[in-house]
Amino acid sequence: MAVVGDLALMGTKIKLIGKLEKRVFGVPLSTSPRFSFSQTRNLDVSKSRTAVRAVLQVEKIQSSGELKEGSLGFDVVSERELKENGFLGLRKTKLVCTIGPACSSIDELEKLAIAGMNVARLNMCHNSREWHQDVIRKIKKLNQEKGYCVSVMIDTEGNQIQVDLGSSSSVKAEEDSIWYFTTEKFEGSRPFTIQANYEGFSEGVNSGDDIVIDGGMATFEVIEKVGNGLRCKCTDPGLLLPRAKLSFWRDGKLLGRDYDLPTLSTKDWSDIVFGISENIDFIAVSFVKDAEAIMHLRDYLTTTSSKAIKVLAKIESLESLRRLEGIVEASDGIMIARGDLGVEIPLEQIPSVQKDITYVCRQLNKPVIVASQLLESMVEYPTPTRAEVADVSEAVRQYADALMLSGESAIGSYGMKALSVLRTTSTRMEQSCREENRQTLLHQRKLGASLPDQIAEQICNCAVEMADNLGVDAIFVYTRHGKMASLLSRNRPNPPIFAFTNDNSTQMALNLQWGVTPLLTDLSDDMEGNVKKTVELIKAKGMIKKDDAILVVSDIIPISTAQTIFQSIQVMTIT
Ligand SMILES: Nc1ncnc2c1ncn2[C@@H]1O[C@H](COP(=O)(O)OP(=O)(O)O)[C@@H](O)[C@H]1O
Ligand SMILES: C=C(OP(=O)(O)O)C(=O)O
Ligand SMILES: [K+]
Ligand SMILES: [Mg+2]
Repeated sequence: MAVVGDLALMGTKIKLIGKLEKRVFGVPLSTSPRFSFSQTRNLDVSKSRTAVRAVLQVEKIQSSGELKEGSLGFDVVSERELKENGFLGLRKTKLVCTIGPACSSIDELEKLAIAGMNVARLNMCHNSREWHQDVIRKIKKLNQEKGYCVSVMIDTEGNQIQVDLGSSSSVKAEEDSIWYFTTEKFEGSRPFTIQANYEGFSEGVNSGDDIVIDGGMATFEVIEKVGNGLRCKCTDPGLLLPRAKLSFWRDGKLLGRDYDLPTLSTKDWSDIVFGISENIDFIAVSFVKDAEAIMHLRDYLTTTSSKAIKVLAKIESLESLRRLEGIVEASDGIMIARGDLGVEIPLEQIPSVQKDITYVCRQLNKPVIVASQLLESMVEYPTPTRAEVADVSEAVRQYADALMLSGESAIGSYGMKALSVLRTTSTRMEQSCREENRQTLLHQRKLGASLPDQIAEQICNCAVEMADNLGVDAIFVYTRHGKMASLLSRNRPNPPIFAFTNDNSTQMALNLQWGVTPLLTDLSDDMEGNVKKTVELIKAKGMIKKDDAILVVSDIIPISTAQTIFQSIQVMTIT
């Protein structure tokens, strides 16, 4: 089954020169939307993984302008940034924008791409399937026709206990008023009655417990259980908004309860199937409780030939914090979803939890996104608060891979400005971190030799130490699946990392990785040839000049099994 996943050359037409079995290791090739087989000649291909791979890779042909002969696959934004700011001026922190009605036209999307959006996020909680499809297609069109490189992420709605307010836009609860929380379904609204969306919501709840709405918008004390429902008194007056979340507290502590609700609902699965059919790059899973849910989704992606899609776990519940390491290990990356996390843990704990999660992610080599309320005031105002700028800077200082806008870009009036604040603030803080590192070069925090592939890990640790000590201008890495590029990024080097890959899905996935500029290009088994060719191409574009120093890391696993795996570090000075 791994074969089809390995061949995920998204958007690239593949010419078959062999007579292939209809099914490769049980997976019907025709189910993969990514491949179009243009020609079949009679050459017998064995069913072995290597042979199938070889045949498909040899005859890769150009399509949709993505992989032109002798092209470097530079996206227009990185190319411009590099020309304007030089190697060290390339921004390292990646930027994710939530797309909503305020930025869904092709012009607005293009403006965001120009302003540095690396990943577009679609929150499946909102809007229709058609709307999401339209946005995804616009982004793909911009990438293909105008040379941008914006990845697409869908973010699942997730299962959680929340209220259904029917047609009401909000409900006000006064102090000491008596309310009834029920799972009974009814049309319209009834006075002092709140519908909860999950039958078992009151299981394990006792009288005297508190129901907290949206992390403190209002609080109710449970008076008694009535059937499946709860009769409650409002003890802290406030407002209930549509889809407000319920959490239960006893003696000042959250009742961390493993509900029977599956992490992925029926709607989530249907959104995932939709995302696969639209060739999205990332699935962010909401309200992850444990590693099993992530592993289950990854198994599903493998069996549907969609292994190239990366699965991100959103850390936004107490359960996910308790099982953090297992979840990080099981996923391809993490989103620190501070919005809902702030409902489950006291707000003052968020900064230290954020620091801990980013540290675990770096150790385990998984990209991490810091999300929610980074520039919340900019939903309404054209300038951020000083505190918001400090929050963004702190996330950059913690070496988060990416920062995310939510309402600021989705519904805000100043989305473009918010993105530009993220860009300038991160570039400034990155510079300051570099200066700091230079002074304390010898005392940099060491990363452990802890990952399964110790050779690759050690090569990348040493390569970055060399690159920083020598002060090289750039690091070049040649990578098929992106592993070496991510291991280099994990060390947060001063120079930028240019990751040359011949796999479109690897390129799109690396868009989330700190300090990596992913470039789609032809790669052959001849490493010297690859290096020579890419250097010449970059030189021809006027991006490197005489005496620039480049550190080259390569990890090309040859197609033919007869050859040995070739991993090396070289330093070259441009002549
Ligand atoms: N696709 C969309 N269509 C309409 N509104 C959206 C969309 N995506 C996001 N929004 C709006 O932007 C706000 C912020 O987005 P986000 O943080 O992703 O969602 P939420 O606040 O529901 O967790 C949402 O509350 C919603 O009002
Ligand atoms: C990013 C988050 O998730 P969502 O916007 O889907 O609630 C969050 O809770 O911070
Ligand atoms: K969501
Ligand atoms: Mg959330």
